[in-house]
Amino acid sequence: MSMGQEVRYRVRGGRPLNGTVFIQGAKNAVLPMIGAALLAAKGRTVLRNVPIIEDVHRALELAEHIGAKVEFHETERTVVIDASQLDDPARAVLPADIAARFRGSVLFVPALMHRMGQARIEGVGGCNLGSRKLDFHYRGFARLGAEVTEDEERNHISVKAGNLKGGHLYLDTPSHTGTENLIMAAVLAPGTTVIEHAALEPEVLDVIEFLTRMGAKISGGGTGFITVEGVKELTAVEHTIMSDRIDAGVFAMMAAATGGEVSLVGAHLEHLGVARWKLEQMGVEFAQQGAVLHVRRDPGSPLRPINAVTSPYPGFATDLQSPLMALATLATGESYLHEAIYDGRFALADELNKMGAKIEVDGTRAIVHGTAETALRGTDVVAHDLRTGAALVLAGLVAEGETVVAPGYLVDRGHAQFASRLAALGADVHREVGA
Ligand SMILES: CC(=O)N[C@H]1[C@@H](OP(=O)(O)OP(=O)(O)OC[C@H]2O[C@@H](n3ccc(=O)[nH]c3=O)[C@H](O)[C@@H]2O)O[C@H](CO)[C@@H](O)[C@@H]1O
Ligand SMILES: C=C(OP(=O)(O)O)C(=O)O
Repeated sequence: MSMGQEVRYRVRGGRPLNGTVFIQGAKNAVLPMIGAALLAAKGRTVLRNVPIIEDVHRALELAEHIGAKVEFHETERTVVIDASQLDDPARAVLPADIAARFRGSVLFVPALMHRMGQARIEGVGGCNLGSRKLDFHYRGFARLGAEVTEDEERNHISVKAGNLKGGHLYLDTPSHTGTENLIMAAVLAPGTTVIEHAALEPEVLDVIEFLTRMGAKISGGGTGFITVEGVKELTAVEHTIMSDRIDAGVFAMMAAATGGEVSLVGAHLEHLGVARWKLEQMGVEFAQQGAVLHVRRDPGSPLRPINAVTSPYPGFATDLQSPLMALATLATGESYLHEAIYDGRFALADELNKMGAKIEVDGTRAIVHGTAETALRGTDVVAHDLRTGAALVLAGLVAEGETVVAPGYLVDRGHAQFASRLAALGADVHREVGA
């Protein structure tokens, strides 16, 4: 897609989702893995089950920009990365026009430090979710010996690696990308690094598995207390990316919203953490059979309201809070949602209210007054961020008439072939490109 074209999702409501859908590879695992692949000075990395999403395109553009050779075999969902030529420090720049479009760009900094001795980041973007700092990342790099300078006015950050060496690190809160970035900074730094209060997300464990296969020495993944012994070099390897638990959660909630029955290929119930129990309390039925997760909701029994507070894994994922809010508008009764990670995620409430929902927001808390399913009406709504976009498509699936969700780019940042996968389940959803 060219940058200037407007993408919209046009949804006509009223059809239950039924059938089988392929759950994509995890966005939040593939982005750090592209960053990790750049740590290998020899050979070619092969990543499989790569989701065809805009953030992956941006990450690969960024990898090429700094000097890697990249092939994306989309039909095979396979990326091949040759990072043997990352030796020109003049290219150690993450330019604003790419980096500002996805926050995952910060995951390139360790590779730039190790391979080129320096990094300049000219503006890191990501979903518009209110204040999102990167201080844990930069403070950690500094504790490993890097020199970090910030030009706040221009939104530039410069990092000089110097002689990185192991150190004792901690995170104020268990930051997902912060943990991945500090691990990647430590794997090639001589000596021992300890990271306290590390994130426990399944994607972080998948990244640790990938780095370990590359030759890194990492222990304590999943315990919140990670130890890294620096090694001299890492080797290019092959890895299959885990499935995307947020993509799975969204399809599960869409099946629930429409009173349908869907098989999610590749999805794993244990990756959903607390979200699984919350959805079960609402009346969603799950059954895991091997690598397929079956989801259904009896159309004869209405959804029950729910209370949820977002927190790091295994708590209720903030990325699933938006679709949960949309789902809660269909429950009979009052739901309470507390967004404890981001202060900008409730822009969705106004959009759902445009569709006839009754949601009251007070700071980081929201009360959703659930109404009968037919109460939502289709209209033009704004996707303020990726998950708001997905949540509005969910609302559109049960709304009367037509819902148009834009900008679709934000949905395309994180969900692959969204419209065609929904259409294959019987939904009336079209992705339109044009003015
Ligand atoms: C590419 C990727 O994996 N993105 C995910 C990752 O984002 P990301 O890794 O950016 O999220 P974090 O876990 O770092 O953020 C959690 C909270 O900590 C704050 N914070 C974070 C870092 C820091 O240096 N200083 C600081 O104050 C943030 O502003 C936020 O309020 O985890 C989020 C929380 O599960 C998900 O919503 C994102 O989908
Ligand atoms: C917040 C998200 O992503 P990112 O961290 O890439 O902005 C998300 O996936 O909902």
